[in-house]
Amino acid sequence: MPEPLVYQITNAVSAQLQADCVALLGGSSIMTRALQEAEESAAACDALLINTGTPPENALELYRSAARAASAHNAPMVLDAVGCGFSKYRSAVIRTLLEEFRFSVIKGNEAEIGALCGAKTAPRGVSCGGAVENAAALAAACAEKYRCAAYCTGKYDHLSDGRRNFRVGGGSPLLHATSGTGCALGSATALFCAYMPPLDASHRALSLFRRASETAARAEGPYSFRVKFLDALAKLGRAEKRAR
Ligand SMILES: Nc1ncnc2c1ncn2[C@@H]1O[C@H](COP(=O)(O)OP(=O)(O)OP(=O)(O)O)[C@@H](O)[C@H]1O
Ligand SMILES: Cc1ncsc1CCO
Repeated sequence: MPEPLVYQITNAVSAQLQADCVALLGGSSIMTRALQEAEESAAACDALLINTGTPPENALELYRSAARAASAHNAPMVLDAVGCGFSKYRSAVIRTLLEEFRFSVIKGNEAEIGALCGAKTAPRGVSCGGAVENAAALAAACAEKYRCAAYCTGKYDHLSDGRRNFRVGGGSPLLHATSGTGCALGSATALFCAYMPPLDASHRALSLFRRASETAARAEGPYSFRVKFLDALAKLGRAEKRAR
């Protein structure tokens, strides 16, 4: 199989990390945010990621154009609902997109998945303040509501397809402390969705990230953690591929 091509419409903050992540796990990226290229890029891709971290002014038009072209050839679509609930604009864009398209996977931190499922408290920014009591129920509710695989990251990651529920734990808290790792996880999930079912792809991405963070936890500090984490992820990804 040739390298799967992932079209990542993503944020300006962690785009590099997400491209690195897809490359070291055996895929290739196209990351354009030009509306003029969205349809062609989505028509060419094996999976589409939409990450709403830094939505442009024409976000809805851009996401729609890509989602329409990806859906037309049944490419799996992953929605990373970054910052959902933070602003009216972003929340409305996400809500409309979800009304119009069916995603293979929806992911977010507890605050974001909470906002998607009607929680009353809005997140302050794109990060999640603290543990949510009912994260497992939130992931299941999200999966049921949007008829997809859904996961909620946090102290434990909770994953569901509305029927089967999983919890992933372990790893290092430095993973949460490193900006953009949740976004990289979304990109890895999209890559795996190119060649395995959405629930399996999500579970694989969540487990690989936790395991790689464990290896990297011996780093001297938070920035060398980042480098060690990517090295460990590449190594684990290669080992898993050989074993298949
Ligand atoms: N307490 C924790 N211990 C270990 N790993 C964690 C913990 N909290 C989150 N993670 C892991 O950190 C990664 C990012 O999750 P997080 O919930 O911080 O996402 P996020 O808020 O979307 O991140 P970002 O916005 O920085 O991309 C995931 O792989 C998740 O499994
Ligand atoms: C800080 C930040 N703001 C929008 S996206 C992003 C990266 C982590 O989600």
